[in-house]
Amino acid sequence: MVQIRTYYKYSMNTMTLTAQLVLKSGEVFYGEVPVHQEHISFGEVVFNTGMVGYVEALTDPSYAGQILVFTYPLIGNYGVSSSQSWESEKIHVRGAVFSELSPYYSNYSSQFSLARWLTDQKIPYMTGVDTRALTKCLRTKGVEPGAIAPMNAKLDHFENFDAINWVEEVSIKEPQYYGSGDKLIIAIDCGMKENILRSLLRYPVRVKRVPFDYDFTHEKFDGVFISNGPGDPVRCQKTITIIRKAMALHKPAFGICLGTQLMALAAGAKTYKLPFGHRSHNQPCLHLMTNRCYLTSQNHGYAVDEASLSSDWRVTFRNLNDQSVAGIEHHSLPFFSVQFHPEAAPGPEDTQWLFQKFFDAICVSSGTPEVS
Ligand SMILES: NC(=O)CC[C@H](N)C(=O)O
Repeated sequence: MVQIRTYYKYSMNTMTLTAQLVLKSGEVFYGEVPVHQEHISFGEVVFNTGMVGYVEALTDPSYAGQILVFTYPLIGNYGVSSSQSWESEKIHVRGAVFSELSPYYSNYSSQFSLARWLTDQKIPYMTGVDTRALTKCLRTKGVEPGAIAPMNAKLDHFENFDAINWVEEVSIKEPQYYGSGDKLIIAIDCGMKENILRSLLRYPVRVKRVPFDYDFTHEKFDGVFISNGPGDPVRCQKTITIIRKAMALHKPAFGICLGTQLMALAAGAKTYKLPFGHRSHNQPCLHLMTNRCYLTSQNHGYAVDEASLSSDWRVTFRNLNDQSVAGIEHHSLPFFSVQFHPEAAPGPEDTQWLFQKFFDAICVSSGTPEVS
């Protein structure tokens, strides 16, 4: 029997209308939106320079409230696979902007096109945009509020996205348990990516995933994990207070991305907003202890202010693009954190050893031999 194999799946081009992407500064970029997309969608306009990983990026809760501009000129050519590979249960961006959204998609695991997925999830998107000019503008002026809007829309008011507590919107609502090992990790879910959970569960641990405002400090646990998440870290005062209480117990603590910023704030340091953030999968970070450079996956708009860190802490990683802090560690207590994503998804897996470091710290602190 002759087997016919379909190499490419084709998603019919939807009918489109010309639309505008308006930035608060007054700049306007034109492109096309599907005809059914008639409303205005506001968000903080940010860009990601990754060539792949759009499914993971769109489902990363850290992008809540943002309009995500993909700088790679052709997005969507491997389609979208089942929700098991997503980083959360839904798309979190307020909108997506592309130069070209591929109508063809091909991958053994793809189930539908990116355009269809965005439409099904009611996420506004815009194609045919000069994303190079738009990115140059964001790099010069800094990220800013903006909107995807019909041509006739008049836009005179833009929300201040930094003032919103986005973590409250994306955090889990009730505690949830995973795994069956002896060690118990409390994972503070500020918008945790699923691959962090998958990475923690590779070790013989139980994970209790808790909401951002859940005070676990009176409970028994072996280590605390502080997740990534959206928005300005200073909006998370409740979480910062809980982390401060947890650190007073001297149990191992590990943070990723927002987790780093919250750990630093709990330790009395400050954070600040970067001009246009770091969003890609090839951010070079120097590990200062070994002088080795790692390629890292990043998605953040804020950073820890090095000068505000007390002498109890040291910087462990530095982003070589702008020298900003990419990792911190306490000198004598088992607290450490990285501004990048060692769990990857998307991105290089070169720093996955940090999960082992956390597990080892838990074993040492609870007096059990390390399992490597
Ligand atoms: N990925 C994240 O955890 C992002 C952290 C924070 N919201 C920032 O933009 O800096």
